[in-house]
This record gives sequence, C-alpha cells and structure tokens, in this order.
Amino acid sequence: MKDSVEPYVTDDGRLIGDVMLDLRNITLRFGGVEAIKDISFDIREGEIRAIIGPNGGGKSSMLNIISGFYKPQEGEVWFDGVERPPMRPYKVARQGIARTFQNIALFEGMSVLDNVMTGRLNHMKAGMFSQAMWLGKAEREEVENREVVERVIDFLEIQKIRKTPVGRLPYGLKKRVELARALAAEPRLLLLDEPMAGMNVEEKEDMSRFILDVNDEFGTTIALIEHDMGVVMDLSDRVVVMDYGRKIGDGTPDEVRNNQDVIDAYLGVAHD
Ligand SMILES: Nc1ncnc2c1ncn2[C@@H]1O[C@H](COP(=O)(O)OP(=O)(O)OP(=O)(O)O)[C@@H](O)[C@H]1O
Repeated sequence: MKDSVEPYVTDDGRLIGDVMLDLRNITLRFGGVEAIKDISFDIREGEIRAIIGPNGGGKSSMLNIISGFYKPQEGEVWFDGVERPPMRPYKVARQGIARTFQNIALFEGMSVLDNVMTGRLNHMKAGMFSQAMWLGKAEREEVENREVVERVIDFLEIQKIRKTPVGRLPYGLKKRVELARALAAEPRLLLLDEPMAGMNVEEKEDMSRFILDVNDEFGTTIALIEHDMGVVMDLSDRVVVMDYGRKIGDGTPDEVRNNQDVIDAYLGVAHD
C-alpha cells in the first residue's frame, strides 16, 4: 500500500513521486539519553530532503536508523509502502539505500578505483568458487561492476585520480570519492552526512552541483544532513529541523526559514 500523495513537478522540472521512506513516531534512547523523541517525517521519491538543526539534535542518529545501524526503541520505518522489520545494515543496503559518513570512511592505502569498487560489494552474487575459477557468472558480474564504476568515475570527474591512493588526496576530493563509492551501489536513496563539512567555497559549489546532477540524471532520492544553510536552502525540496531530539520544523525551505521556532533554535544563532 503506497501512501497517497500527489506527484508533482518542481520548478526545475524534476518529478517528485510517492512516499519512499516513512518514519513514524521514532524514539531512540542511549541509556538515559533520549536522542530522538517521537519524530515522524517522510521522504518522497525523487526528492532532495535536508535534515538540519543544532549539534547533538539527533540528525546523525536518524540517518543511522534509516540505514539500519541503530534500532529505535519505538516507532516504525516504512519503505516503499511496507513496514520494514529490524534489518541489518547490509540488508538495508540491498534494498537500495547507500550512505556517506560525517568522518570520511575510505581505505586510505587503496586507489580511488578500488575504493569505488567496494561500493559494488552488495551487487556481487557469484559464489567464491566461480569467482576463483573465473567462470561465466563471475566474469559477467565483473564486467557489469566495472561499467557502473567507470560511469560513476566519469560522472564525478575523477578520472585523473583513479589510480591515486586515497590517502594522498586533498579533503574535498576524498569527499567526492566517498560519494562515488556510495553511487557505485546504484542506490535509490542516498544518505549524505554533512557532505560539505570542512570544504572551501569552490569545493562546496562542486559538491552542490554533483548532488543536484545525481538527483536529476539518475533520479536518485537524496537525504542530507548539512550545516551550511545557503547550501541547504538552495538544494532542498523540503527540510526537517531537529532540536534536542524533537522535530521543530518541517516544510519547504521558505516555510522553514520563516518558522519562528526554527529561527529561535537554529537560524537566529551563529553556526558553521
Ligand atoms: N552511540 C551513542 N551512544 C550514546 N549517545 C549517543 C550515541 N550517538 C549519539 N548519542 C547522543 O545522541 C544525541 C544526538 O546525537 P547525534 O549525533 O544524532 O546528533 P547530531 O544532530 O547528528 O549532531 P551533530 O550535528 O553534532 O553531528 C547526542 O546527545 C549524542 O551525544
């Protein structure tokens, strides 16, 4: 059963469809700390959805629930109109949800190409034996994996550094490689945890463009946590605002910008 919301076309011509992910009354506790308190919001097919709010508000925890790393004590996660049972992260990934991390999590000693290839692990089905013997299925899979990876490398304009060990790259490019690895999984829903953190203006502009292009050209639905309000307001279709584990705002960038609770808790104060 799909949630019935009217599909619509954005001003820049993208189609926003049904609810893909629906978080219902989520509560998450760490011992005595209630990191998330009875929060509900949804993410629609084709949307760029931002999660913002002060430090410690519960944003990363929410991303960890979506990706299966944390299990909420209360509430439901619905994906494609079906309630998702507790599920390990690799199974969530198989459903088409990929993510990047706040602190880059790449293999520093490995090349860019090999790091991006690790994004295909979930698509590798041929057994150990056929892989070792290089039999038909394993070979076909390898060819297909390489094609996807090459497409992503072209798309994110990182051909020139494909053989460079990731440890030698500047920060902004490492972030781009992380995005490449997530995209190599061909996700339907891409979760980005502070994709612009620590970037200079030019790197932020590049990353913004890539996020928009991924959404536009691959139709990938995107949920991102970001502190740079200029970026958030420019990129997002809708924004949810979390403060001390509670939802204090939810709507279009304009609605959120003019929400007094959001101004008081977040927008009115200095933040990076
Ligand atoms: N694994 C954990 N164990 C215990 N407490 C945790 C854990 N992860 C998060 N918390 C607590 O949950 C609350 C929400 O943290 P979370 O990292 O989700 O917030 P955030 O909004 O992502 O913050 P930031 O913007 O600083 O990344 C905080 O009080 C944090 O200390």
